[in-house]
Amino acid sequence: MGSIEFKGIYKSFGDKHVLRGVDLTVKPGEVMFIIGQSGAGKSVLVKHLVGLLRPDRGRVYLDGVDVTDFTEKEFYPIRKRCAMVFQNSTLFDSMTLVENVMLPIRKHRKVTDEEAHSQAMEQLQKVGMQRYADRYPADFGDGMRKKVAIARALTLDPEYVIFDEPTTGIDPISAAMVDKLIRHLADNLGVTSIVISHDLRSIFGIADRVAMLYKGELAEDGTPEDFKKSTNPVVQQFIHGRPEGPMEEPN
Ligand SMILES: Nc1ncnc2c1ncn2[C@@H]1O[C@H](COP(=O)(O)OP(=O)(O)OP(=O)(O)O)[C@@H](O)[C@H]1O
Repeated sequence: MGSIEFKGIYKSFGDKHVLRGVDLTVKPGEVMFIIGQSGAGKSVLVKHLVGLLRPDRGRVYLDGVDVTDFTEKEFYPIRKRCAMVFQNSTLFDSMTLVENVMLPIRKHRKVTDEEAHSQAMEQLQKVGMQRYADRYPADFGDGMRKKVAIARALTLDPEYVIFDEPTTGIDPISAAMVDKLIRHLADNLGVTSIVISHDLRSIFGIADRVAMLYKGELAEDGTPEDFKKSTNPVVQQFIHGRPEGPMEEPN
């Protein structure tokens, strides 16, 4: 239960070859970080999981099932099992925080409003936002809004969660809280996660494994310890944040 497998994924947009044969397996309950420069294709890769993008070549397996050629309709249940928290996951400004979190519950679960409210409050509590339930998104900064977007993504008890830069642009305490939540989902609920991140503190704090994308391929795939010890100059440049090295400025 809960594995993810990308096999030989190629994806181009016009003459831009973003992915050139990516093989990556994520085991059930694992927290896999995907790192790489801006524009390396991290978001493009994970969008293949839920059919938001289709590969030019290669296969995608979820829980051992080949979903590559699934129709849009066949992807609906997959999207319930696999939640995505995008970089700019937006909340509805006209709704309170708890109303935002209630949305997927109302849509997918046949429960009373009272029950939906109580389930949404439980999710808000997980991210430490329950006391602000009746306030509006505009009252908060990016960090707190991100936590609510995460709470909303978790409402349907997904087996997989994809986090796209969950700690970018948020304060260190909120970031640590998000990290703790990701680890909690894996360790206590068996959730399989992919986390796209540039945040070295998160990577070395909570990752089980790390995969680095470079020039459309995996430059390295291993534990955080493997990354520290890696002699690959691209890996070393990234984890030490050095301006000089084989990686150029992203275009
Ligand atoms: N739908 C699309 N149409 C055309 N080009 C796209 C599309 N989606 C992504 N790209 C291009 O693919 C490349 C990889 O984008 P992607 O968003 O995966 O980068 P990333 O590694 O997630 O970077 P970042 O860290 O900046 O989020 C970029 O050059 C982007 O412009």
